Amino acid sequence: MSTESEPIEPESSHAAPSSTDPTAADRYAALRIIGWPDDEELRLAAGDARIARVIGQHRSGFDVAEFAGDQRRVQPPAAWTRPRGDPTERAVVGDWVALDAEGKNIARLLPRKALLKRGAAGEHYRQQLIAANIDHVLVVSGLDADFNPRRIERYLLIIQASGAAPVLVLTKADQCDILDDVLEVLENERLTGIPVYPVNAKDAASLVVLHPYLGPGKSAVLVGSSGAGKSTLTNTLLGTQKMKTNEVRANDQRGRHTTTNRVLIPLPQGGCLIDTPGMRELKLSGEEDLADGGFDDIEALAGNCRFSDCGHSNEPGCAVRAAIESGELDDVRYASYCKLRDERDAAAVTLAQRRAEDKVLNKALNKRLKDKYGRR
Ligand SMILES: Nc1nc2c(ncn2[C@@H]2O[C@H](COP(=O)(O)OP(=O)(O)OP(=O)(O)O)[C@@H](O)[C@H]2O)c(=O)[nH]1
Ligand SMILES: [Zn+2]
Repeated sequence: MSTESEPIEPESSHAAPSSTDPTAADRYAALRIIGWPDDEELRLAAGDARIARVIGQHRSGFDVAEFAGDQRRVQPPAAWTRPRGDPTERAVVGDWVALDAEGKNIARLLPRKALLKRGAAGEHYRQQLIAANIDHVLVVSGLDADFNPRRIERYLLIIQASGAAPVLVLTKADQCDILDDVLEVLENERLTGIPVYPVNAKDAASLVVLHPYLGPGKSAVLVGSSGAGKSTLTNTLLGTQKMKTNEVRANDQRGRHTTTNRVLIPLPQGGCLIDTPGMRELKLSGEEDLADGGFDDIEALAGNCRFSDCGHSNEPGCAVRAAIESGELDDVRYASYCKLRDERDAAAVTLAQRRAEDKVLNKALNKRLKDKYGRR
């Protein structure tokens, strides 16, 4: 998979470090603009190395930036080019890497804090790594006909497995007269603990509530269906018309899919934004934990069933059925749980198969290398 990326816009107030002899302080100040966090562990791991952030992946190498506006193509370590190597050991957009002194090759991947991934769309199952080192994932959902709690639930489940914190941004609040009802629905979804912000994505004042998530050293990513308002939100935060937006077609309220690039965007708020293509074909990766993903009550109920392998259909002593009958558990929510669980389990099986396959192939490759070159 390869994505084209746009160069980062330089910010006039922050000069790029001098290419002749940037001091360490200059270099860190420049990295700060593109999201370098306050993280002692990361700083120690980087040591004296020349650091850059990955902003794009291509067949012919990785694009990295050392400061806002920078974009250079560099080559990965040989180990990353093995076709069946573990993709999580290779850099992905958002990763910090150490470069060699000339800045031509990636020497190593620096430790990452969060990794957002999903089951990849397409014929052959593969996990798709979306972005690394994300502090917050802004789940953007329009308060229009597109509003769908099930989709939000699914996003939250995927985010929960990533290590990043979800923030729910409900756009088009200015056009919504059933906001209270929506918030009540969300309350019943047990999204408690996840911040929810109804906003007008076109109005900068309305987005001030998001600034705490977008400050210096913070990286955020926007996810949401096409037409949800991601580009509008980005433009308003930037205070410019940087991203193209298309008018929503009146009949289905969806904008045409206009976001095609995955871009790292420094924000005036001090942090930076990674804009991913609309995640339309969202599949679970198989590693999600449904209890952590907001279904802890159902998982707890299932733990009270008489049989540990209860299928919650006609078994005697089933705590889940009892809760549905007593009205304690909403059956629609339970159905949604079952659907996500089955999807997660199916993805987990495929993921395990895929990993076993990789192992066999790597073994075969190692044997071939050993036969040819002797002990390695
Ligand atoms: N009134 C109002 N309109 C909005 C709001 N957010 C987005 N829109 C409109 O909704 C349409 C789609 O918004 P976009 O920002 O293009 O949506 P997107 O999520 O970037 O879509 P893709 O690029 O296809 O992923 C545009 O016409 C926006 O002007 C909002 O909060 N209020
Ligand atoms: Zn049961």
